[in-house]
Amino acid sequence: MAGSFEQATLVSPQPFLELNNRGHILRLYLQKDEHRLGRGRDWADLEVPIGWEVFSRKQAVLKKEGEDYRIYDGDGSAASRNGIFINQTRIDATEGYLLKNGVQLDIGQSPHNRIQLTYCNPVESPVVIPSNRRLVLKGLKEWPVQLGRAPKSDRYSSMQLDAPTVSRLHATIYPDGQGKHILQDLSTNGIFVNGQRISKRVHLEDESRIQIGPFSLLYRTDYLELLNTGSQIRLDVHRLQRKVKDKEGREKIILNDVSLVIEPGQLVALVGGSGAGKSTLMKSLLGIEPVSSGTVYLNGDNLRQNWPMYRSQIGYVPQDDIVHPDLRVEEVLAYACKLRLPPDINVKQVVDTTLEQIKLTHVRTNFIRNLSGGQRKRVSIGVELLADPKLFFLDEPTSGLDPGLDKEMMRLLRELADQGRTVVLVTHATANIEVCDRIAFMGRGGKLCYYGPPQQALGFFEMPSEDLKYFSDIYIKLDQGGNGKDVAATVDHWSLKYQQSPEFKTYVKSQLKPGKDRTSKPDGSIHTGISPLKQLWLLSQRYLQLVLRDRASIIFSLLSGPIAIGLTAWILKDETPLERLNPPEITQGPLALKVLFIFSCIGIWVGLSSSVREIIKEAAIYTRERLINLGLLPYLGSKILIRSGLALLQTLLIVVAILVGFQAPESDLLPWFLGLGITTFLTLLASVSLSLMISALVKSENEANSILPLIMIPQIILSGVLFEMKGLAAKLGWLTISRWSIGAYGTLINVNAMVPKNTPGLPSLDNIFKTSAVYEPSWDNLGLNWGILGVHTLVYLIVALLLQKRKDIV
Ligand SMILES: Nc1ncnc2c1ncn2[C@@H]1O[C@H](COP(=O)(O)OP(=O)(O)OP(=O)(O)O)[C@@H](O)[C@H]1O
Repeated sequence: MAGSFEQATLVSPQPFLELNNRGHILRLYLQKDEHRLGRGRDWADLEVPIGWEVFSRKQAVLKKEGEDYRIYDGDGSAASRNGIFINQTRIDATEGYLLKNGVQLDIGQSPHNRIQLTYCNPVESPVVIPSNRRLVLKGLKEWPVQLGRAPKSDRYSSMQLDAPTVSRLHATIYPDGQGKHILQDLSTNGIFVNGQRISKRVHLEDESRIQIGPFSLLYRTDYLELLNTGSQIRLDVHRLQRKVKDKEGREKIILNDVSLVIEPGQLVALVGGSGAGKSTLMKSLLGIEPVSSGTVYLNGDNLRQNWPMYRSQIGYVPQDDIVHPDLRVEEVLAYACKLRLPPDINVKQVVDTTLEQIKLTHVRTNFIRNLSGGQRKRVSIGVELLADPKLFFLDEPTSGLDPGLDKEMMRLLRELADQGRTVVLVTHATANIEVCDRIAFMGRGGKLCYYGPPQQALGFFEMPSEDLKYFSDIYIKLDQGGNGKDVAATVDHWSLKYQQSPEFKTYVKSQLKPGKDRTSKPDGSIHTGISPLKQLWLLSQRYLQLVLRDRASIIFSLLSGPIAIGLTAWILKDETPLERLNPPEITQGPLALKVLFIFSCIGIWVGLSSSVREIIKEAAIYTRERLINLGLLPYLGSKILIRSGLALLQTLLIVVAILVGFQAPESDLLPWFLGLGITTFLTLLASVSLSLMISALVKSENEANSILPLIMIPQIILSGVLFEMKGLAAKLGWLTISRWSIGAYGTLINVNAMVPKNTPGLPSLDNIFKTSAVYEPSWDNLGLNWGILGVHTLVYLIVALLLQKRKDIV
């Protein structure tokens, strides 16, 4: 059908070019070592039909290189009239461009008059290519136009945009009645029009650029055209500089004027000594590290300015694992799939495919904690591969791996690049560096000392031979000098040499293309990805699974309360501390308060200790998921939801233990068990929230553990039970959970009624124990204590939310 995106899986074992001239398809097979493509019958052996005027007589030369072909514009020395473009970047007549399976090029640049050229090499893997890129809107009978991963295939007015991040029916286009059209967003991951995320629907202006997942489309009033399938990502990096302040407040340059070009399908390693700025460079390329000056352009778009548009297309595996150790391999992938991809995706199918890609099908049901370091890293890579990103960053993926695993990992990355992805990694392990297409050698102070193929680096650094066994000697060469100054001079020497070298000219200067900067700021406020409620549901499910699998912790957190209560009850087995005596005895009130104090402390300790690691322990996972689409409210909500459920269970056990261990007192306001339950639950909840806040504040799990006593001590001292709180101390006491918890318990059992009256003629008992407004047995007072426990909870959660928000890096 002329207007729909039919798909064809190619079976011929021979490489070929498929030319698409507005729906007219021509397939040209490549058999010889060299071919010439053009209109000129005397010159070309691959001829195009008469009338395909976009083609020059001598349009291109193709020369076999390994299993593939390199394409040169024109006749290989003089460029053609209309040029050959990849992602709007012109291919050079002398340097050429190495074609990889599935690469799409354009002959000519005019949107009205250009021909698409797709290179297919079925030996590498079958590729699915759309047979038509243009859908004519003028005179269209069948409305609306459907765009998506799987729109109704029997319609003329549909376009299939097949990528995991695209919803089945992602968007529709319908006429506005005034000759133009309206685009309606029906998707999970959203649509960008001219770089702006749209909310629900938008009136399309002529020449609007629509971005759906990796696909770029051009809207003209008369037609809709697929410009780019996003399968080829190129980075043009212009003079990046990053300045920071050191500990003494002095300015320090950690990235110094770095320019480079990374082409589609390249595997690029960032190497260099420790502290040379590799990670800083990688994070800047990825768009998550601010730079002081310079720009990264992704396919010609300013990456940082367009981050919301590109973030779902970039895979990033940080140094720390981004997988939960207590989940099984397939569970990790399934949750990541549900959290990142549209809900209409076939989760099982995507997980199966990904497992095959990372070669871990045989361990799919294993727990992550039982995998080897290399396998764990593969799962992290798998999590990122689910969305099929075409640009992939990995921070030290081989760290901690033995030489065999290092080799396997590098091979896997090579495969990913060979499938058309652009892969950038930071690495210290250079034993298998030859699999990379380019290396960026960084010297101290963030200076680029070399960028080019790994082999040529040896010649550039004047090594005895081009044998890669000398590669690690480059590190020594770059670190020469007795002190910091001398090393800086050495690095300056090589960096300067590089700027003047033929390698710089070939691999950077001649390749570097300018990009487009935006004047308007993109609106990052519109939510992308699955709805916050769905996120809450999935995150809660995952968190519950993790909590339940941590058996020892859950058993301790459930039993420690009842055990402490049992012990207290046993010590006081001959007493009835909670029951009001008539007449009251002098020792009873203080004893009752001690017992209530223990109840409070139990609640606070159990709440604090069970949750204080919960956020910090998954910091790496949180940071990665947040970069994609994780909402703060669903994230914190899932923690508080599951922890509230647990607190309810803990409350139940504590209440039962108290009812068994202590004679129930009379309660004037509401039944003892009920008041006891509500107070205990609110105490636990406030403590859980406080510990989540601490967990969001600290930098490591150890810090979280160490800080616990510091939080507990004021709860004990300022509770008002050990000492009478006056003036500032009383005010500080308001900031503790214990003050309000004991206030509520004391109100329930009416501690004031346990104070014996002063007997005239005998010494006053006020020094020993006297009534207090804190325990006034009224609904108002009980409500106040409970209310303030609620306020504590709320404040801690809000602060936790703000602390998490502060961690946002983009
Ligand atoms: N935000 C920052 N503020 C101050 N200094 C920083 C900051 N980020 C990085 N640095 C410093 O910049 C230098 C480069 O850091 P970077 O982590 O990029 O190096 P690296 O080459 O990746 O090192 P390694 O191989 O040890 O991981 C280091 O000296 C580091 O301490």
